[in-house]
Formats: sequence, structure tokens, C-alpha cells
Amino acid sequence: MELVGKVAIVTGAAQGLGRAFARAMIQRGAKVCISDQNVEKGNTSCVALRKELNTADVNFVKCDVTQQDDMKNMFDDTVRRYGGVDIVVNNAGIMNERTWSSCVDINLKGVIQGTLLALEHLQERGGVIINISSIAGVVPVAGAPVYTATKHGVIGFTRSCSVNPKVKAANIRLACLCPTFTDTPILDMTDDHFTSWSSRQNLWKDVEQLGIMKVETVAQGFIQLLLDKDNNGAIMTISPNRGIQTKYYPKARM
Ligand SMILES: NC(=O)c1ccc[n+]([C@@H]2O[C@H](COP(=O)([O-])OP(=O)(O)OC[C@H]3O[C@@H](n4cnc5c(N)ncnc54)[C@H](O)[C@@H]3O)[C@@H](O)[C@H]2O)c1
Ligand SMILES: CCCCC[C@H](O)CC\C=C/C=C/C=C/[C@@H](O)[C@@H](O)CCCC(=O)O
Repeated sequence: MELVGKVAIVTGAAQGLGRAFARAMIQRGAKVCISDQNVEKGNTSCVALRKELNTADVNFVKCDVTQQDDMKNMFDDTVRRYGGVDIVVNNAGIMNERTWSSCVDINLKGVIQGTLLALEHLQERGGVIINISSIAGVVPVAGAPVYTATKHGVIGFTRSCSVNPKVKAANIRLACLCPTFTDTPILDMTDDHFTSWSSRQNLWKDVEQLGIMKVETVAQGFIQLLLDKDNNGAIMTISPNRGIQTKYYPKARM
């Protein structure tokens, strides 16, 4: 897939991985809507990206992924501004075992809602949906069971959509990105983010064992996943130990 002139939406892109994904796509010629619930950080990042990359092809739209009206508006605004949508990156996510219900609302329900709207918008012209899971989407994590459940859910949902014949016929591709720990503000956890059935200390043991990657490393894998036109249903893991790996798990017969 060539990115020049393509139109992308990234949720949760005011900072961290979402902003890095947006930046990598703009650098390759895409027009990008960055959205986030945090208006101040979103606007600041948008101005910074315009300046750094010397482009007008990035804009910010306020969108809380738990709010259906915000999500619809994000798509409608992008269509009005750029004429359509080609790429949707459902990236917004949090780690909070204490407020676990909002963790499910944002990490899983937000991705489902974003994907369903994306499928509607892409069904005439085709396109790509990348859903951001985590290595916690493929391994059990004692320190963060709710976060882990949401990331497993993202993979199950994305792979199920990818084997739908209607999706294939519409020339839509779906894939998941599963990084290990990466240097973003999500790692600034305190004990308040945990319960007696989860543990910052346990999670931090995993961090110490695996190390912390740079956002640029993950953005490199993201671009690889986006450009590979034959990877519908793929799960890409990225870790310091094993680097970038694309995996295909067994498919159901349809
Ligand atoms: N950093 C890591 O170690 C790591 C590893 C694997 C996967 N991930 C996943 O990558 C994604 C991005 O995480 P990050 O590390 O950049 O985190 P981050 O905290 O730096 O950024 C997350 C962004 O999501 C936004 N957000 C939170 N709730 C939202 C909502 N309701 N609606 C819209 N936006 C919302 C935040 O404002 C923030 O800008 C998440 O899904 C996360 O689970 C992160
Ligand atoms: C506060 C953290 C929020 C972000 C967390 C990220 O999503 C990172 C993933 C979380 C947990 C990771 C668990 C690691 C488990 C390891 O024991 C190991 O099994 C993983 C091996 C991966 C590899 O080497 O490829």
C-alpha cells in the first residue's frame, strides 16, 4: 500500500504511540486526523507535527472513544475535510485495574466501535484497520488481568472480522499490533492503578525482564504492518528479545 495521498485516522494520538504512528504516516505522504479525548495535548501535538514536518495535512479532532457521537463526528469530519477515509488506527488505551470498567470501555469497546464505523466507511473503497493490542493480548499477565483481557479481546474481535467474507470482498484488511513495553506516559503507573488481584510490582518485574522499547521502534513495525497488502488477520508482535514478528494463528473455516 502506497501512503501518499491516503487518509488516516488515529485515536488516542495526542501523545505516545498514537502520535508516533501519525507522524510516521505523515512522513510518508498521508493526510492524518489525530484524535484524542485530551484537547489541550491533541492541539499541541497537532501544531508540533505541522511545524516539524512542514505540512498542513494533519488536524486534530476531539474524540473520546467511549462516546459514540464523538466517534461518528471524527469520521464525518475527516470525510468532509479530506474526501474519505483509507486507514483507521484504533489506538486509544489505558492501563487501570482499579477503574477496570473504563479500561474495558476504552480498550475493548472503543476498538470495537472504531472498527465497526471504519468498516462502514471503508466498504465502498477498501482500506486498512490496524487495532492496537499488546503482547498482553497473547500471553497471560499476572500483574494486569483486566488490561490483558481487553487486549486478548481486541485480537479475537479483529481476527473474527478479518475472516468475514464481506470484509474480504470489500478489499478491507485488518491486523493487530502487539508491542511489549514502550517508552510512553502509560508506564507512569502508581499503586492506585492496581487492586489486590493485580500488581504494579509484578508488572514491573516483566518490565525489568523485557526492557522498554522506543516509540520509533514500534512505529517502524506499524508501518511494515500497514504496507503489507497480504497480511489480513495478521498479529504483529514487537519485543526487544525477538524484534518484529508477524504471526498467523489458525483460522476457522468459513
Ligand atoms: N506503551 C506501552 O508499553 C504499550 C505496549 C503495548 C501496547 N500499548 C497500547 O498502545 C496504545 C497507546 O498507548 P501509549 O503507550 O501511547 O499510551 P499513552 O498513555 O501515552 O497514550 C494514550 C492516549 O490515549 C488517550 N486516551 C485515553 N482515554 C481515551 C479515550 N477515552 N478516548 C480517546 N483517547 C483516550 C490519552 O489521552 C492518550 O493521549 C494503547 O492501546 C496501549 O494499551 C502500549
Ligand atoms: C502499564 C503497562 C501498560 C502497557 C503494557 C503493555 O501493553 C506491555 C505488555 C504488558 C505485559 C507484558 C508481559 C510480559 C510477559 C513476559 O513474561 C513474556 O511472556 C513476554 C515475551 C515476549 C517476547 O519475548 O517476545
